[in-house]
Amino acid sequence: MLRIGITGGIGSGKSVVCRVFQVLGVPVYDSDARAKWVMAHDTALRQELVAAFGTAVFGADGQLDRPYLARLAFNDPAQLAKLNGLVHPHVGRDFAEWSEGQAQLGKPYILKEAALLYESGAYKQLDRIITVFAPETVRHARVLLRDPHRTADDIVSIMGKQLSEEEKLQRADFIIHNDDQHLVLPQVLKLHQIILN
Ligand SMILES: CC(C)(COP(=O)(O)OP(=O)(O)OC[C@H]1O[C@@H](n2cnc3c(N)ncnc32)[C@H](O)[C@@H]1O)[C@@H](O)C(=O)NCCC(=O)NCCS
Ligand SMILES: Nc1ncnc2c1ncn2[C@@H]1O[C@H](COP(=O)(O)OP(=O)(O)OP(=O)(O)O)[C@@H](O)[C@H]1O
Repeated sequence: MLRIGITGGIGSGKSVVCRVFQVLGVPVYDSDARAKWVMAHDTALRQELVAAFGTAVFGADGQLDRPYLARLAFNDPAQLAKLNGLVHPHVGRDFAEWSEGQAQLGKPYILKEAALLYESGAYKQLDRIITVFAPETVRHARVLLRDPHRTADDIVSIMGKQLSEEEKLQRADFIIHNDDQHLVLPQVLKLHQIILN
């Protein structure tokens, strides 16, 4: 079974592209969602998060206070590095377990969707990488619409915490252009056939 990563900067359209692969029957591991799940449910990680960021990291209801953590992490590189250092190893182990299960089901390939594949070292667990590309202006406009709670400055700040699109394009095995100029469906169908063959 091939393990294929799918990455791209904030707002590039990874989740949209992954939905198309899912319709084709390809299992998709959503790193963002799984990161949130382990942060909420792994007791050891919860304790580590409290030790690193204080009790305010979980609200009175026991849920992760994401706006609080976003303010801390996206405005301070040291705090972001600390958060990444705590969360990413858990996601790596969770993915290894999940993908082993998929291999036993006889799946020809799976996708791991993540904004940070190179930055987190996750690419080392993967056989190929797809980059979903859209120019910064398009991504910025999309995220402003999708996440009304984020300001324009918030989005620029998050973009600054991610590897440049140029580097992601250079390192990619496959590129999907999701820039409002190219149709996505034919690109996904073609890539699906290439991977299966
Ligand atoms: C900081 C947190 C709490 C902010 O939560 P919030 O709901 O505001 O944002 P959300 O998770 O939807 O992220 C928005 C976008 O920011 C980008 N982003 C998320 N985490 C990171 C990060 N560690 N570094 C750079 N960009 C990131 C992604 O493009 C993501 O889609 C959350 O992003 C988080 O827990 N991040 C750490 C886990 C992680 O690295 N996830 C991403 C890939 S595994
Ligand atoms: N081709 C497209 N046409 C119109 N809207 C799109 C297109 N691709 C993505 N979008 C929209 O842009 C927004 C960002 O897309 P998506 O959430 O898939 O990005 P992402 O790469 O997963 O972002 P993040 O890293 O923040 O998770 C969403 O609201 C999505 O519906």
